[in-house]
Amino acid sequence: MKIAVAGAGAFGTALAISLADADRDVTLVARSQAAADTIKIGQENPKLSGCPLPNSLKVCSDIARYEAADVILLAVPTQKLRTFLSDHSSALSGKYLVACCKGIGLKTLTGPTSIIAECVPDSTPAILTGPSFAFDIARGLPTALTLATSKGQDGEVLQNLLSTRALRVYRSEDTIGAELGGALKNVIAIGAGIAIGNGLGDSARSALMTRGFGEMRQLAEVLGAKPETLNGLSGFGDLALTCTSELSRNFCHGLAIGRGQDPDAKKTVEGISTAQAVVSLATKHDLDLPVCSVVDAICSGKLTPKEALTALLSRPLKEE
Ligand SMILES: NC(=O)c1ccc[n+]([C@@H]2O[C@H](COP(=O)([O-])OP(=O)(O)OC[C@H]3O[C@@H](n4cnc5c(N)ncnc54)[C@H](O)[C@@H]3O)[C@@H](O)[C@H]2O)c1
Ligand SMILES: O=P(O)(O)OC[C@H](O)CO
Repeated sequence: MKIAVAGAGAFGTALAISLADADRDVTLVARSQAAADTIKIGQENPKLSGCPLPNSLKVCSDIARYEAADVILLAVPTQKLRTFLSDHSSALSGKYLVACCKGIGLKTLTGPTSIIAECVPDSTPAILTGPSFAFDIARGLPTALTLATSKGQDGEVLQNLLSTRALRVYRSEDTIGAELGGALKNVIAIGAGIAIGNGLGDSARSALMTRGFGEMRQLAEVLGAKPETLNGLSGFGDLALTCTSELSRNFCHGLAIGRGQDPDAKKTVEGISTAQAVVSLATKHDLDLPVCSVVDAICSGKLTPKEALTALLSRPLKEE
């Protein structure tokens, strides 16, 4: 089967390197010829410096590659997914479309697989998610991911295609649970970064992670996820990674805020828009999600970290 990777950023490039190294037929499709040329000339993506491309990996900006592919990995940020799919819907129809992004679309408050089903109705939507830094995948370090798609047979095809010796893909039919775990952990990771940057300590981080995980499960269940999915790689697994590593852009975004510094505005930090979406979903479904709400309030400048801490600590005491 032919694979095309849409979005030549850090994650798309890492997946393309790993799959090409495992002898899959892969083309990395960059957004512009200039971007493709930069990657080809340097034989590496500046967003993944130190990770050379294998010779077998094709790089281009030719969207005809989508038509020629059987499987397209969508490694564009979540808020860009709808436009990307709408712009290329005819080339993408009939294909396996595997979202590799972690977020909730602000227009419809739905996850990537719903956006795919809406924009390209005759495709097979799937989501690839779980604890994984692009650098780890590109270097061939052992990584375990979840591949979720609503039909088991399609899941098996994609699981076999995308697994390599180092990249172990587990299968699930719970697309909602898998994509919500990956999206929501980013919000909590920003909160964890704020706590550490603000000098609140590791115990506070652990409290935020645990209470935040409870909010992730609460929202996911209301939206139709299976609770056990949140306990797996795409939920708990990715929460643990992202809240504890300075390789995470979401964690580092929070770290900068907590330290009173300006976060790097050029980085892809999915948790900011996801926090906005969560607040809208909490209102819609009448849910109390205090950790996610204060993260959104801090990111949008409505609360300082100190005010957020006071708000959280002055909530009424309750049963766990
Ligand atoms: N970087 C990681 O370690 C990592 C790991 C797992 C998942 N992810 C997820 O992958 C997604 C992408 O993250 P990233 O790290 O690759 O970000 P990135 O900022 O490195 O790259 C995003 C890429 O998308 C491209 N893009 C944006 N709009 C496009 C469009 N309309 N058409 C074609 N290309 C377009 C950009 O040009 C850019 O190259 C995010 O949802 C992120 O959560 C990232
Ligand atoms: O750099 P982040 O914060 O987008 O995290 C990357 C991955 O989602 C970790 O699994």
